[in-house]
Amino acid sequence: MIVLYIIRRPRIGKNEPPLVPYTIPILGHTFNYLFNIRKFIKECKKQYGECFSIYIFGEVVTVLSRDSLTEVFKSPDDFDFTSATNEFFPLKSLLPYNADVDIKFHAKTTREQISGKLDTNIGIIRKYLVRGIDEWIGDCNEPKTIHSAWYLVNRIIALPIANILVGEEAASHEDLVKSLGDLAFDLGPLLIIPPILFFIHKKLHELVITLPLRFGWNPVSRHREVVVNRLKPIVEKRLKEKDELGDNYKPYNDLFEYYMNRPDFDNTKPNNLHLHVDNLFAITFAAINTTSKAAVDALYDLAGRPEILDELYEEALIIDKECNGQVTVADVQKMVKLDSFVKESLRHSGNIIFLPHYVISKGYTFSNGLTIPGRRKIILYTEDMLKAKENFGEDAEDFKPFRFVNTNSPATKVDRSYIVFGGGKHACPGRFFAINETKMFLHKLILKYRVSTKSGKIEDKIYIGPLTSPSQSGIVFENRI
Ligand code: HEM
Repeated sequence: MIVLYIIRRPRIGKNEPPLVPYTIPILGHTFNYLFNIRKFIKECKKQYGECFSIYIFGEVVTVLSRDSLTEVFKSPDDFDFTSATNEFFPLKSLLPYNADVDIKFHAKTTREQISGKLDTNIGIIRKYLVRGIDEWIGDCNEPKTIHSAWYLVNRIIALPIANILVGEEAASHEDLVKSLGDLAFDLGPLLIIPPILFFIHKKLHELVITLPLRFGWNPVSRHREVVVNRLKPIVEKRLKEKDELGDNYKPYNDLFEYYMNRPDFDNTKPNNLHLHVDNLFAITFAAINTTSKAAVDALYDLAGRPEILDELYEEALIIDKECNGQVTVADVQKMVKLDSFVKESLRHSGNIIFLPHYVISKGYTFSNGLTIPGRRKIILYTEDMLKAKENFGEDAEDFKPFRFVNTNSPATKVDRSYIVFGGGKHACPGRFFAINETKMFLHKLILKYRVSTKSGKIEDKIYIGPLTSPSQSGIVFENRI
């Protein structure tokens, strides 16, 4: 303990943000971080200002609010998100076949092949959301209560995404869709293991959580097996068609076809299919759980506020009549009240501090004059920005569903204050897809059901350290007459 105390003792340089004092050596602020984060961080900011450092899991982490937070997004050469997340979540060990693939590849693919093809794919999104809702929520002539709705919403949201990623033929296999949908849920436990071993050495945490992987246990393996087995015959069929039809071959409109047309696709090489399936998993991981969380949070927000349901229903009815149920991207854009509601729901996602980054340059000096050294971990006080009165008005703390109507500020628009999709060069390229799917899901749901919470109250989210998970209480679905 003494050796640990000496080697892990925080050293704060000149002109750095202040280190919040703590009483228990080694442990520092870890307890507050895990169990009392909202109050703790709020008080730290009040006392120590915009930027301050806390001591958690054996390291100094600098917390940035408002203006300094914005500088992180503007300086991608100084701050890196991927290396900070890999520390908790060793995606490279979980997806070993594409370990060399850069995040830039997935960002470009998302931008061009997923968000960029919304107009073409909106019909698929519509068709499979309706199918998922009919199949898994179904007829609610008698009120039906669903608890822990995230899992169910995740299944529904995964269905159109699977169809867009691998095409309708492959996605007709239930086990494949289930594997893509379950992937992030199965990896979730790895994410919430507190990095206790960071107290000794950072690498030790990674070593221990990847130990089972070294002995052959990998939560991704069984999903990979399902997806490879389902895709293999489809790849062979497409290659045969290409061979036979030559220039007359009509490419399929899914992401896997895009992978198949890349120079690194070579079905004769061992494990080449595995590489592309791992690429698919990386996109799946970024796309499905995030979108389903946005959708289920919005669903709980809606169910707890019956007064807004009728207003959204009126809007949905008008648009539905205009397009006869065949909603296009232009129709989704017309859902301005729903857009504002989804944006407000995302603003209230409740994460307190989020998006850790490492300083990857030699050091960084903020415009307020404070300096942080290279290799320092920073974390963004996102709640502070998303609830700032300067940006959202005196009632910034309140949930006002139609706050953004007539403000020319759609849910997809990333700006200085609305940072749920990050910001700058690395702002989420999948946000156009995610918002369109979430809105389409809620639109179809509002037309079909009355929803309410079983308790009749607005349900609180569950906190896991500084991050939230959707409520697990019951939601009641009832057919509209
Ligand atoms: C509501 C749903 C979503 C939320 C809240 C969300 C949030 C985020 C955030 C906060 C980042 C980090 C941004 C930064 O570093 O500044 C990010 C990055 C990313 N997201 Fe999303 N995301 C969502 C949906 C999606 C979807 C549907 C896809 C793919 C289809 C996707 C693909 C990506 C990719 C590839 C990156 C990395 C971008 C880069 O590093 O350049 N996301 N997302």
